[in-house]
Amino acid sequence: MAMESVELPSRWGVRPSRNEVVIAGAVVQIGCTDPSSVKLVEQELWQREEKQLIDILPVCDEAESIMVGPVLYPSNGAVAEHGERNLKNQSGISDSHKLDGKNQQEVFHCHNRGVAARALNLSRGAEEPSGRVTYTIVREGLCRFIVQELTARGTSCTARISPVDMTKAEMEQAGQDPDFIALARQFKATAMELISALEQKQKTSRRTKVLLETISIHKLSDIFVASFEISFQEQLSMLNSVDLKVRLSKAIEYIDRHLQSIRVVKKILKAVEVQLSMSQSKFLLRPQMRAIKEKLGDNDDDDEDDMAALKTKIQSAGMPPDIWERAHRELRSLKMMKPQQPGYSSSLVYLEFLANLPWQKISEDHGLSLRAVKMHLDRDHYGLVKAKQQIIDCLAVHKLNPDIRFPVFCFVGLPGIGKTSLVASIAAALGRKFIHISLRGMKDEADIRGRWRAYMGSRPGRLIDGIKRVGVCNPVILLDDIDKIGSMSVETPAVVLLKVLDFKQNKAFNDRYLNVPFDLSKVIFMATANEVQSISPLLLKRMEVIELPGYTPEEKLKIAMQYLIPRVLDQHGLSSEFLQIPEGIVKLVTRRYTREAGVRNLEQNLAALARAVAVRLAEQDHATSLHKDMHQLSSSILESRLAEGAEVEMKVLPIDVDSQEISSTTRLHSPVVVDEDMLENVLGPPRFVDGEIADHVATPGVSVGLVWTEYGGEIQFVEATAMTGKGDLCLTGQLDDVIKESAQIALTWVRVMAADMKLALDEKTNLMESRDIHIHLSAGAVPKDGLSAGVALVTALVSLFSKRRVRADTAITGKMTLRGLILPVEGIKDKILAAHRYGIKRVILPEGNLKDLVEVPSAVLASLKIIFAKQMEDILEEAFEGGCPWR
Ligand SMILES: Nc1ncnc2c1ncn2[C@@H]1O[C@H](COP(=O)(O)OP(=O)(O)OP(=O)(O)O)[C@@H](O)[C@H]1O
Repeated sequence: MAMESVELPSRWGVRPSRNEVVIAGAVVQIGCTDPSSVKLVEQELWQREEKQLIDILPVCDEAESIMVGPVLYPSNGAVAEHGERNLKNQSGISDSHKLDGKNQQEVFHCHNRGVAARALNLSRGAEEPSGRVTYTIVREGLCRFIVQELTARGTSCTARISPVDMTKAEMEQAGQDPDFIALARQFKATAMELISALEQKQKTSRRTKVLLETISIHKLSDIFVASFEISFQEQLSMLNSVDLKVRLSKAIEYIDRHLQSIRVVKKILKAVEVQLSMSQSKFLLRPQMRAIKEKLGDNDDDDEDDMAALKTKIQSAGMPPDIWERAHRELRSLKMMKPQQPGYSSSLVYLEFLANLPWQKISEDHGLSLRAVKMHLDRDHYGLVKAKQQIIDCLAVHKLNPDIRFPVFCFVGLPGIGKTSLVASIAAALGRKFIHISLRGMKDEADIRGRWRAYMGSRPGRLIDGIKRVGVCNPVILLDDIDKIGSMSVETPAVVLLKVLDFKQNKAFNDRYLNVPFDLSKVIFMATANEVQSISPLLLKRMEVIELPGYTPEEKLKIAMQYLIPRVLDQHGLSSEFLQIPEGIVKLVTRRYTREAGVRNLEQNLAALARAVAVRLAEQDHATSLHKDMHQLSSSILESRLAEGAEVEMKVLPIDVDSQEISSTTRLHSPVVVDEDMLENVLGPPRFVDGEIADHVATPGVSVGLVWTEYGGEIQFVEATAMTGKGDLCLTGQLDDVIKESAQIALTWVRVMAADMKLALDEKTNLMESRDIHIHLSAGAVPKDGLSAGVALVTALVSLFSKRRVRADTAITGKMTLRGLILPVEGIKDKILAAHRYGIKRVILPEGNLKDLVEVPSAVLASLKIIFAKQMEDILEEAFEGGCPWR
């Protein structure tokens, strides 16, 4: 917005208003609810595309005012026919009212100055059953004007006006005035103080500081004053302050007063806070007080009250009788103790903990409805058909025979595949509270079982603590990453879990801190793991394993469009009216920025886009410059305006109100549609380049392997090179011993093969023996099946020595024996999904892996050629264009 550039029409419509002064620079939200206002808004604003200029003229009894009237107010809301009356700028008389049966006539005074305002946004409320609608307009005050002549006509007025703000040249001249410079400095200092005072309250103060730096001082004074409440008279006096020095002095005065009031409120709040923390520390100070009182021989009424309260709490906690008795015994000994005695506080804290445990409290169980579970699972997850069916089948068995324990599902799959979210959906369908316990790296049994009260750092275990936190004894507890819990030796968390998941034993779970049995049989346990192989077989026996496959790019696209984007928009307070992420962009994000089996990174990248738009909206300066064709717009509303007496609710929006906030209550801007440029701006340069594989295998000596890692299937480039030396083998790429051995086997096999083909390869064989070989395996994710790199290692070496390039569309996996036999490998499904992800078209697998293909989605299989190999020669035959180079 540039006030200097505002050109006002010489005549236009004004809306007299009794309760509002729009200060230039202020953004004001107004609700229009009465029929005549609504009709005018519909005609002049709602049905037009362009934003309109409207304005406000305060009604007042001031000397500087113009008398207007009589103006008719239809008692039934209809606009009445009537004559016109012309009034020149003159001193007014006091307001008067005349009632004539149906219509109310009024003569009133309008202030002779007003502010031109522009409608930034307009929103229509939901239609009521009576057909009544309401509108909310957000307007921005632009510049001051003075009224030369005012004509009352029906419920509206037309004014002949002229601008009153200082011109640019006048302002520049005023800027040289030393008094003005001093005032401007003082204004900025006061405004800064205000921002600092508000800093703890509002996150947006950074934006306000930026305003202070960038907006010219004459606007700032208006904007700041408009941001807090001042009286109607003070608003009028701001409106009248055309002279910059006067305006700044007034602004300083009002801001300073506002600052004082903030400080007073802060002081009061601080006093309240002190009182609050006093009551918290009462609990801790009480024992000391008791000791002091004892010394002084005072009575102990307060403590007795506290003990009585604790006793009542214990009684009503619903503990089993034997535990109740133990608690009472402990309470009795506590009463006998002196507060300064060792063990007093720990006993008090323990009894409080015992009394607060939900011994019998359960959340209202919705009962097991298979339909509800299915509905929740489908509502929250795309696909996963097999897993969903397995869940329903297991639950159906339990429903038919409730004596069978509730199944402990263990969802197994790669990160971001939806394991946790399936558990959350089941908990929601059952109406149970949900506790998430991560077992990753848990080594100490005390983490699950707690630590004795007698020990330093005594505490309850994670299970009991979680149950106390949710306040019910029948939650769903998710044991996350159960495959990472470590070994099953004596006194490890794994052994404790074994007991927890045993329904004969968990009725009396013994948390060491609690030191009394707690019934966990109402808890529903579920678990997640990345791989079944790492779960202890004993634990595995107690669970129903449900494996989740990785997603294909097509599935990811659907998940993103139908689930992730709506969720991410919602989390950032946006909707499709603000941000649209087309399918093509989602595909690019998947291809260029993520290479995962699940959708976690995809979701994070989409969230980054949403965050960028949210920030952009928040920082956008909504004070945009005036429409060029303002004359035309303003004249179009010359004849019809919002009626005086309208039911108007006015709210001044804060200084740093952003367009997101405006648009959340009003009509929206056109949405941001993410394109490739924006993608790179927000997410940075692509992490994975299209055509990456072709680039890698462009030179001989490189092959593409398929490996299995903690994060799912991955492709792995094997690069081999040779240099003069003694025939040594050098390996790089953070490799473990298994891969090193595979490399040694691969080199031996290649050398033997080359030796067998002496004639054709004489020269190359010599080269091999007199050269050091360096093999590098691309890092990224560390492979968990080192042996399966064997075939890719051989292929890279054959490519190096034959100087033939490996096919860029082919990836290989398989375990090779020293004699070149190919054996089955693990993780075929994930490896094939990885190949599909990278756009590979041919995959060479060991013959023994045929049955693993059942697990691979048929759409993926259809897009790939699967080739089975029995011998290393078969692989070489397929890996090179035109067949094995050494045949
Ligand atoms: N099929 C799906 N449909 C919709 N959203 C999904 C689907 N799969 C995963 N998601 C979403 O992806 C995100 C990551 O899923 P979740 O946290 O459940 O992964 P996880 O398998 O538990 O991963 P980790 O092993 O790392 O804990 C969540 O927001 C989840 O809702």
